[in-house]
Amino acid sequence: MSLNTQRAGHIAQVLTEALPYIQRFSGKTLVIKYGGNAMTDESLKNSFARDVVLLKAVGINPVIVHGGGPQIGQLLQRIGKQSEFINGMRVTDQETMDVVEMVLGGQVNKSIVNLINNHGGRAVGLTGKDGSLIFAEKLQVTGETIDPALQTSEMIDLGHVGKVSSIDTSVIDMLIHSDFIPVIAPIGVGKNGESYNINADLVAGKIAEVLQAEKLILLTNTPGLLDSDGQLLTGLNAKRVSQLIEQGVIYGGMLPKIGCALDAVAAGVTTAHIIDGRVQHAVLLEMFTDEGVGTLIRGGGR
Ligand SMILES: Nc1ncnc2c1ncn2[C@@H]1O[C@H](COP(=O)(O)OP(=O)(O)O)[C@@H](O)[C@H]1O
Ligand SMILES: CC(=O)N[C@@H](CCC(=O)OP(=O)(O)O)C(=O)O
Repeated sequence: MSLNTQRAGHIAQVLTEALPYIQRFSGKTLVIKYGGNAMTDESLKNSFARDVVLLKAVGINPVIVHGGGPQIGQLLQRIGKQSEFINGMRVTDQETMDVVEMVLGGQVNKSIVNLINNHGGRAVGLTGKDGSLIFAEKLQVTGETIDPALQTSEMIDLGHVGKVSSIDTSVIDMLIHSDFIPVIAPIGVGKNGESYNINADLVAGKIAEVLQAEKLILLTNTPGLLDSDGQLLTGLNAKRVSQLIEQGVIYGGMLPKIGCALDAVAAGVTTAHIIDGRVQHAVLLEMFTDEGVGTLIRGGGR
C-alpha cells in the first residue's frame, strides 16, 4: 500500500523538523525522571520506552531515574500501612524502607528495564548501591523548612529519608560508553551501608548536575507547572518560584520537582523541563519539535 501524498508530506515535515535537534543533541546526555504517576498506563509505558530507544539510536545518551510513589503506596496499602507525606517526602520507618527498596529496586526498576529491552534497547537497572553510585545521609528538616509560619527550628524526623551527599558516576559512564541505558532507582547508601529513601526528583536533579547533562526532563502527571487558574507557567526564575510557593500555588510533590529543576540549571544543566507523562511520546515532542511541551526552566548557560 502506498502512502497518500498528504500523509507522506506530513511525515517528511516531522522528520526534517527533528533533524536540527538530533544534530544539536547527538552525543549529549539527557536525564529523564520517570515519575510513578506517569507509568500507570500500558500504552504510555510503551511509548516512553520507544522514545528512549529512539533517543539512544540517534546518538543521545538517555539516563533514566525513576520514581514509583503510587506503586509503593499500593504495596503499603496491601500490608495495611499508610504513609504520611511532609513537603512531598514520605515519612519512612524501617518497615516502609523495606517496602520502598523492594518496590523501587525490584518491581519498578526491572519492569522499566524489561520494557526498554523489549523495544530493542539495552537497559541496565541500578539502585544507588550499585557501583556505590549514590551516597546519602539523613535528610534533616526543621519546622521552619516545612512552613516558615511555624517559626520553629525543632527537628522533624522523616525516618530513613535521605538526601544525596555525593554521586560516583563511574558506573553510569561505563554503561553509557558501552551503549547501555542506565535505569536508576532513587535509593541511596549511607556510610554504614544503611539504605535511604530519596525523592526521585532530587536524585534526577543531582545526577543531571554531576553529568552536566544537556537537559533534565521531569515527566509527571500535569501539563507542567500550573498557576492558580490552572494555566501553564514557563520561563520561571528562582524569585518567581519562591513567590508561588509562598502563595501556596506550588505544593506537595511539585516542591521537590521545581526545587531540583532550579538547582540543576543553576549548576550548569542547560535546561530543565517539567512535562506531561500522560501524553504519548511526550519526550520526543519535547526534544525534537519547535514548540516543545510543558514548563521550561532555563539556566544562565555555560
Ligand atoms: N503548581 C502546580 N502545578 C502543577 N502540579 C502541582 C502544582 N503544585 C502541586 N502540584 C501537584 O504535584 C503533583 C506532581 O507531583 P508528584 O505527585 O510527586 O508526581 P510524580 O510522581 O510524577 O513525581 C501534581 O499531580 C499536583 O497534584
Ligand atoms: C522520600 C520520598 O518521598 N521518596 C519517594 C521515592 C519515590 C518517588 O519519588 O516516586 P515519584 O517520583 O513517583 O513520586 C517515595 O517514597 O515515594
